[in-house]
Amino acid sequence: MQYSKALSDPPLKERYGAFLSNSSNLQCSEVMEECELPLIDISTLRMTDDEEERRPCASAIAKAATEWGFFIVINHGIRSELLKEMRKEQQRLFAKPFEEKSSKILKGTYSWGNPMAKSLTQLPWSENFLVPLKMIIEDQEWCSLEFSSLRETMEKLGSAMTDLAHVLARVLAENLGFPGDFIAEKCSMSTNYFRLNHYPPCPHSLGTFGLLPHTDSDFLTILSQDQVGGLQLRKDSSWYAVKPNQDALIVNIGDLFQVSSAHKILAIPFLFKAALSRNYIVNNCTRARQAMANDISSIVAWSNDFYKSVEHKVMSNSEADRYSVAYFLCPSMDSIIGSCSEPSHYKQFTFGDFKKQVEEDKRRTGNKVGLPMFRL
Ligand SMILES: C=C1C[C@]23C[C@@]1(O)CC[C@H]2[C@@]12CC[C@H](O)[C@@](C)(C(=O)O1)[C@H]2[C@@H]3C(=O)O
Ligand SMILES: O=C(O)CCC(=O)C(=O)O
Ligand SMILES: [Fe+2]
Repeated sequence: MQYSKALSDPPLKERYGAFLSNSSNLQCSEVMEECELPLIDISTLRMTDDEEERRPCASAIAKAATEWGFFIVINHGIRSELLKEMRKEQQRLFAKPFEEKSSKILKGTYSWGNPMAKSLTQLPWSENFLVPLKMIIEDQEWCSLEFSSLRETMEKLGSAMTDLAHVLARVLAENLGFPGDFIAEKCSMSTNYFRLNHYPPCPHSLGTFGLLPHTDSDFLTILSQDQVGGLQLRKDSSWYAVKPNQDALIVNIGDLFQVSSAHKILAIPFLFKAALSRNYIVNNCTRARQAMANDISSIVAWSNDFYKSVEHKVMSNSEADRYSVAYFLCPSMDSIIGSCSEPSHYKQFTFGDFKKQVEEDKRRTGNKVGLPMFRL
């Protein structure tokens, strides 16, 4: 059954219309420059364990995670039919009446707008389901016959995304000197999440957010988006638009990988630059050892959060509905998040501590503060 958009979209206009009519709330919307994100073909990573063969691709990933915190992967192994099937199921889900979405379907996972918003700058013009994969594979009570195909598709995609996330996490972990299965052991299919996002058109889209600027609270995120566009990321204090590409997947580093890659080491910046430009796999621990071995007296203290958990946002538009699916690689709540070498920039914490802190930040300030709360 087809419902009208008035019945299915959340009542954003009714609830927040006053923000829109107050034009002083509108932020200026500049013409956005598009960025050329690193485009990485990861077929060799999926096909071989041979270190030599894997190295060019592994280096490209480490470089992108360091410089951009974002990259695009192709030949990722997830069938485009499966991504299309997910998009269809997602559209069918969001087309259900608002009342049903907010109280009956995938209970406890639906949210829209921001109950704390006091102005347009705090309002995401969107609705989403944040679904623990555990709920998809273990708890099937929520699933009536009507949603069995949604459940099946999410299970298939969840399993494929978990495999892909583990392939990427292995490279990123090894590059920091961790064992390759270090992250996969903390993050199983049942600790991860999907967020199904829907951005309805916003009548006054000039400068309105679809999703507020944020970093992701996970190790890494894999994003499948449609052709509409609107995603932007921050690099060196400017915002850049990410070109939509339906077949490719966008990967971004989350807060937890930023912490794992935090270190204060003795190294020489020019050595590091040279290593990067020669496309070496950059391994912090190796670099530290190399600096020591060279026994250069002019060693300078150099500190960094190696991989970047980069702020990103979605801008709304006035014409088209936009859909995206984000897969979040998260560990179990008791997993300890620590850095690859000591001394770290961060206190040690569990993912459960982090979640509690984020929830408290949101209650207190209406926004996530996140990692700065854990910095030493
Ligand atoms: C521990 C948590 C934080 C999170 C909600 C959750 O219970 C599990 C997923 C987390 C995540 C990861 C990606 C995004 O940053 C986020 C906003 C989201 O939608 O899911 C966060 C949640 C959060 O920070 O509140
Ligand atoms: O919809 C998008 O393009 C981005 C979604 C996102 O950043 C998220 O769900 O965390
Ligand atoms: Fe995000």
